Formats: sequence, C-alpha cells, structure tokens
Amino acid sequence: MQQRFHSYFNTAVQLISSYDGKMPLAAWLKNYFAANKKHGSKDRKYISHLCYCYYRLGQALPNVEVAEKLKVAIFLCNAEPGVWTGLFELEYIDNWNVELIRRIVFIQTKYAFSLEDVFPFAESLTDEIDKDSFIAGHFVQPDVFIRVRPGKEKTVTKKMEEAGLPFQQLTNDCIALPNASKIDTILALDKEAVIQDYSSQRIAEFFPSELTDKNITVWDCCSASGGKSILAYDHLHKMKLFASDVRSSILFNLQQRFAKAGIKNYHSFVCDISNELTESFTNDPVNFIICDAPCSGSGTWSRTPEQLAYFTRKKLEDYAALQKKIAGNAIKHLSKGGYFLYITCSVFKQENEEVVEFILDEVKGLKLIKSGALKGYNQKADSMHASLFLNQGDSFDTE
Ligand SMILES: C[S@@+](CC[C@H](N)C(=O)[O-])C[C@H]1O[C@@H](n2cnc3c(N)ncnc32)[C@H](O)[C@@H]1O
Repeated sequence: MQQRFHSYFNTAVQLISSYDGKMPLAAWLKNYFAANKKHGSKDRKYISHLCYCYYRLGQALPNVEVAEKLKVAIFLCNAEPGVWTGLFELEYIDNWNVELIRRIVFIQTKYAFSLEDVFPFAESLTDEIDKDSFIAGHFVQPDVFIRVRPGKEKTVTKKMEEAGLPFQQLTNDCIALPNASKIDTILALDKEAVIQDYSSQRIAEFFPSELTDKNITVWDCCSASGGKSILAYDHLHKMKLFASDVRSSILFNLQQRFAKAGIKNYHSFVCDISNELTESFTNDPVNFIICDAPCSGSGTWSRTPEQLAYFTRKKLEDYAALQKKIAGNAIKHLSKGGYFLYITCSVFKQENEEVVEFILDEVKGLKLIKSGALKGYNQKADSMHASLFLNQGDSFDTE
C-alpha cells in the first residue's frame, strides 16, 4: 500500500522536474496522463494533488531540490499526513499540526522560509488585501461555486440533494462545493446554474441598479465565454448585448452558452480593443460597458499555483500597459450618463488602483462611483477588483 504512495511521489518529482510553466499545469498533466494510460483515476488524482501542492509553495525555497521541496509542500498543504505518512520522518509526523501557522513555524526551524518568499510581490498588493491571509490562502485548494439562475433555486437545490452532493448555500443564489464535484451530470449548466466563482458573482454588486429593466445597450468588451454577460442579463434583464473578445474560439463557446442560457438579443464579434476600432459595432454610444480586462490573474492563483511560481514583475508591467489601452479605447464608446465597469481578477495595485487613476486622469467627465477589492481568501474563493465609473452628462433616453 505505502509503496503506491512512494511511487506517486517519484512520478510527481519527475513531472515537476520536466514542467516549464509554459502551458497551464492542468492541460500539461492531462496530456501526460493521456500518453501514459497505466495511471488509473486514483493515480491521476494523487499525482496531480502532489504537483499542485508543489506549486502552492510559489517562489519559496528556490534552491531546495525538487523531492525535498515537495515534502515541505505536502506538509504545508495538508492538515494531516494521511496517506503520505510513509514519506516522512517521525519529527514531521510529530509536528504535523492542523493549524497551518504551527506547521509553518516547524518548517522555519529547518529552512529559511517565510510567506513573503511564497509570494514575493506583497508590496504591490492592493491595500485592502490582508497580506498573510491572502498568501496563506495559496496552500488551500479553492472550492467550486455555482450561481443559481433566477427562478431555478428550488430545482437546483432539489437536484443536488437527490444526488447526495455535499454543498454549502452561501447566499440565495450562490452555492459552494468541494473542488472536482461532478455537477455537469446533475444540473443543466448555463440554463439552471452557472459555474462562477463567488467573487465573480459579487460583481453584480457593482451593476448600476437604475439600469435594471431599462432598454439599454451593454457591451462586454472582453467577454471570453460570457460569464459576466450572463450575470448582467440575469440582473438587468431588458438589454441589448454586444459581446466581443480578441479570440474567436472563445466566442464560439459564448454562443453555445448563450443558447443554453436563453440569451437571444445579442451580437457577438471578434475585436482587439487594445487598438482603436476602425468601424463601430453600433450606431449609438453604449449605456453600460463591462471591461473584464486580461490580467495577471493573481487573485486566482490558488487555482493555478503554477502561475504564481513562474510569475515575473515584467509580466505585471505588460498587463498594466495593456489594461490602460483597452480601458481607454473602450470608454470612447460610452454614452453620456453611461456607466463603465472595470474589472480584474488581480490583487495588484498596478492593475487596479493605478489603472483607475489613469482612467480618471485621461477621460474627463468620468466620476468614480464605487471601487474596491472583492476578497475571496476567507471563502476559498478568488479575489477580484471592480471599479464603476459614471460618464457625467445627459441621462438615458431609453424608456
Ligand atoms: C478575464 S477574461 C474575461 C472573462 C469573462 N468576462 C468572464 O466573465 O468569463 C479576459 C478576456 O479578455 C480577452 N482579451 C485579451 N486581450 C484582449 C484585447 N486586446 N481585446 C479584446 N479582448 C481581449 C481574453 O481573450 C479573455 O477572454
């Protein structure tokens, strides 16, 4: 039995030693398992867990060899030794405390280790973020969240109870489930419920309430497969939607999701908004622009810890420059009295507060209505930023 876990450990060491961070870890492991059919589903689960644990140490212990660092990672990322007991010397087992802080203190008796080493960008964090809680959050696998669509509350709860799925109702329409819960076979996704992180769902708190049930135009200018668009549709109801992204493949996904979600009044199109648009997609300026900008994703790194391990400051500068271009170009299409919502899933000032300052400096007549961090680290969720601007001027003529 124990031999099996030693073998998982050795496989994980080999995999980590050959991974270079260029591809998402999930896709890279999927390719490896597809090419190595000898690993059954339990093997895949344990080996993946070990690889993820390793990257959860971020940029700490750079000079410690992979096998040794992996042991530290297992120790810090698991509240108890469980199946990994046989890999550890007695002193580790004796010091394996359920409280993370106690385990960190033990590791500090053996290595020069600190939370700042895991995430060496702490000075760039948005002020609202609690540094230690945020960094320690990387040792924990986040939950999966679903947003129940309007009117589907009873159906969804009933289906989940009947399937015996463990879940936690966080709000009327937000449900948390353990990672890797199989919900796609139980729920009609996008029709009854949307897979959407808790903080991402909370972006609805930034939707201007006076737009609800008005005949408005909404442009989701970095739409991806439409998570924010569907959120806006569920809250604002009567809207004509424009959804664009630089990637045509993702818009195909959006169209499929919109069909399931029952969204018909929309136009989707490929558009690189880091350049000024040469022709407009609509005759009139837009009443509400959602700009969920490409970003470092630093608020989501507990889901993709390999990104933390391979992140460099240079990437941060590139993202901030792109965000300023995208926001500056998108805002030109905003109507007077219209709203612009800037969103990132980043925790860095350079991508949040500094872009907000840039927007306020560059675009005269914009007023910042609401701005802040959506902190997910205490809920096993992502952290995000949102800022809502009003283009002060005439009110809508949309009635
Ligand atoms: C954070 S994601 C958007 C997520 C989406 N709003 C959702 O809720 O699912 C950012 C998106 O911006 C797109 N993007 C990146 N650069 C872009 C550009 N120059 N113009 C338009 N879209 C861009 C990416 O392809 C990506 O889909």
